Amino acid sequence: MKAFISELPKVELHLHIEGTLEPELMFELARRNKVDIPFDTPEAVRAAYDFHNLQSFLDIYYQGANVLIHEQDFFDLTWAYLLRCQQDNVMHTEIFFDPQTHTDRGVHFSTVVNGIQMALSQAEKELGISSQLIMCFLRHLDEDAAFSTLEMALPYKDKIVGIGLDSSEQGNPPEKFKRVFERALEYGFLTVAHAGEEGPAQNIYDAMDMLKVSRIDHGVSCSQDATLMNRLATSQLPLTVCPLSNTRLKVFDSMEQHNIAALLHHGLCVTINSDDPAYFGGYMTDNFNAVAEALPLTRSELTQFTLNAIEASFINDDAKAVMRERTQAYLTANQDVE
Ligand code: HPA
Ligand SMILES: [Zn+2]
Repeated sequence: MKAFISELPKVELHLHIEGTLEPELMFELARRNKVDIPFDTPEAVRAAYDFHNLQSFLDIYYQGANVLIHEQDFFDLTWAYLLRCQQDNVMHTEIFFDPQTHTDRGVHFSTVVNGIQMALSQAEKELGISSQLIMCFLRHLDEDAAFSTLEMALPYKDKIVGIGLDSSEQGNPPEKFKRVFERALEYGFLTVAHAGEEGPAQNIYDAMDMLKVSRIDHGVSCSQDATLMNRLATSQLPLTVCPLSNTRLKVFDSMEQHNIAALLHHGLCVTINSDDPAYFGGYMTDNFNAVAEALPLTRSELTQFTLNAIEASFINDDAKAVMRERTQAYLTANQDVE
């Protein structure tokens, strides 16, 4: 199965670019930018990644982002991720970035977007990997901060396809951002939101009904509510599930207990994604492998995760058709052997 997964075409829809900062690059940028970090070696950084929930991860994750200062840093970060995409046969990726993590430290919005965007353009030309950019609001910050971040994005509207919502779900429900998402929709942005990661199924309903999302990020708590499961199956509103993230942050005790196979079997449009691969120990192929090792899924079912992600992506129908054909041809050539 490993060889099949390695070559399987993939589409990533839930990836925080700040979460691709590998300890080695963190060290190099800390040295280059003369930023102090409280670790002596990349191995010591990795040893500190012992998370027990979302918040314990976020505290370390925001600290790590302090080494990102110049446009070149954002370019280097994004380019390193895109090279991993190439290795993992990722055809298309939709990338989150958290401007507030940077603008609150005095880094200009344009520095962040331009650095990331230069790497995305280069990847399209040199690696044949297409991409989109989604700007997230940090939900632990207030509504006013989200409104001013939205205004900052307007000059870059041609580079940003959608608006998302991340950071601490508990205590920061979708309702807090209802008005700013309304404004974003008026401006013509698509919307997505993290919901039902650590929070209840109600947050998924509220993300759909109040924030008018086109996809739910995570969404695994939907299985607490049979009515919601049926609504998601009927509407085919996609869930961007992140298996290794969920086990590292103890949303599930083990991969064997993950509900991703159950969601797929119930007919939901579920996808596999890496979230913050440098922190959770795996990129796209690693996530597929972890799922396939723990749960009884066939080659066609694993391929369905890619087909779902193609439908759930924010690209045009022609590009979707090309990716669908490539993926189906791969499955046909490498069908399940009984
Ligand atoms: O999994 C996540 N959840 C919420 N916020 C995040 N920011 C990066 N990763 C995550
Ligand atoms: Zn996430």
